[in-house]
Amino acid sequence: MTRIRSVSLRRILDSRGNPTVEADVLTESGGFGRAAAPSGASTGEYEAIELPTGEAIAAARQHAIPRLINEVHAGNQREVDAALHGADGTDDFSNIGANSAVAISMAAAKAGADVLGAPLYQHLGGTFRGDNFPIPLGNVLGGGEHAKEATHIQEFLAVPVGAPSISEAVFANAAVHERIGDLLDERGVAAGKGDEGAWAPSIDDAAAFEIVAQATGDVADDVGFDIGVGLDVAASELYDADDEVYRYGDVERTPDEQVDYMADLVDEYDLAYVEDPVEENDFDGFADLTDRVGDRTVLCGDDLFVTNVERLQDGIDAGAGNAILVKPNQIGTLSDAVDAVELATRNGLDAVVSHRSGETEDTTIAHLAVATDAPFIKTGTVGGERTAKLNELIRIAEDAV
Ligand SMILES: C=C(OP(=O)(O)O)C(=O)O
Ligand SMILES: [Mg+2]
Repeated sequence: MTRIRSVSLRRILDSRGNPTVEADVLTESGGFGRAAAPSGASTGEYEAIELPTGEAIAAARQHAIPRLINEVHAGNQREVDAALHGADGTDDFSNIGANSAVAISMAAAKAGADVLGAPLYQHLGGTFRGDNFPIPLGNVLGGGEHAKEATHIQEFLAVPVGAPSISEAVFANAAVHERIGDLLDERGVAAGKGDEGAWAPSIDDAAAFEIVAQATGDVADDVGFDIGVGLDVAASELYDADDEVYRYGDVERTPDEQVDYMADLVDEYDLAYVEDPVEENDFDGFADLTDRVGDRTVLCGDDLFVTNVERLQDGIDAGAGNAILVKPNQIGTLSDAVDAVELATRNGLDAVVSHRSGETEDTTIAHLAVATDAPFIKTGTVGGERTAKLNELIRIAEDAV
């Protein structure tokens, strides 16, 4: 019933106005799935390869689609993803593009769910999933590669740790975003928004901490539950490998000083979450920081692990971090992404399912987070391509009642 009858690929717009790959998968019994690839700006050096959209589509049409049609069942995700790997033949999807691969992988999952008549999270995670929801990490202010002339730290995140429901968590993050807009206004600071919808003012990181701490505190008082502060430092983007220093504008920090700085920030702001506190090759610095503050905050590897089980295993062996960011397009298929979540979970690390800075209306990651029982999801706060996922979580919670 779920045997694949057709796969079509097209070029659509992402949230930055760039082209990306969308896939439609149709099964012989009429099951249908559609999904689109997201795209990063602060990409990790070890990510699977995103090809230019036209090239990715042409290569997938030539090599992957013939291996899928009439050969593979959309309801069998491992079979779909093995066929994609077989068609590509490399370990980084550099032949067909991770963008084509992930769009097809996710569209096939949706087509499989459609045939089964089950929500995607249940098809991927099983019938007992749908009771637990991830805490949404809401990007409320930032800069880095996502906005020019704004903060050096890429993302300041609201972390509604005390929210009694996903809906209250999502609305709390939106309230923090709004409150930051008001606080910037009161200070006479003009601010546009970055790629993920977070405010992107021309202020320094110290002022950003002050504003975000005040906004999360104010909203926590209003809603009656705790809201912490988190960061995605995206430290690889600040690191100058030739000079071996992190550059925050005119301020330079050695790798040791970077670890000290991160540890101090965790204590000063009682940070609930820190992503990529050091650059993507520094497993030792990450491990040192984990020894120092890993008992009181979530230390998450994004560029460090790139959703890759081999890099994650290296991190586990080194004691680097206690969480992994999970971006399906970093590795190319849903099966590989789920493998990363499972390896993390077996070793006591938290999974943080994540969007990219370039997104579409696709909601697969909302289902993936529920399906894998991930403790966190990072998918923005405002903006249609972000609220698509947040609203889907609200709908899943209502369905699951
Ligand atoms: C979402 C992120 O940004 P990008 O998609 O640009 O890698 C991130 O760094 O976590
Ligand atoms: Mg990141």
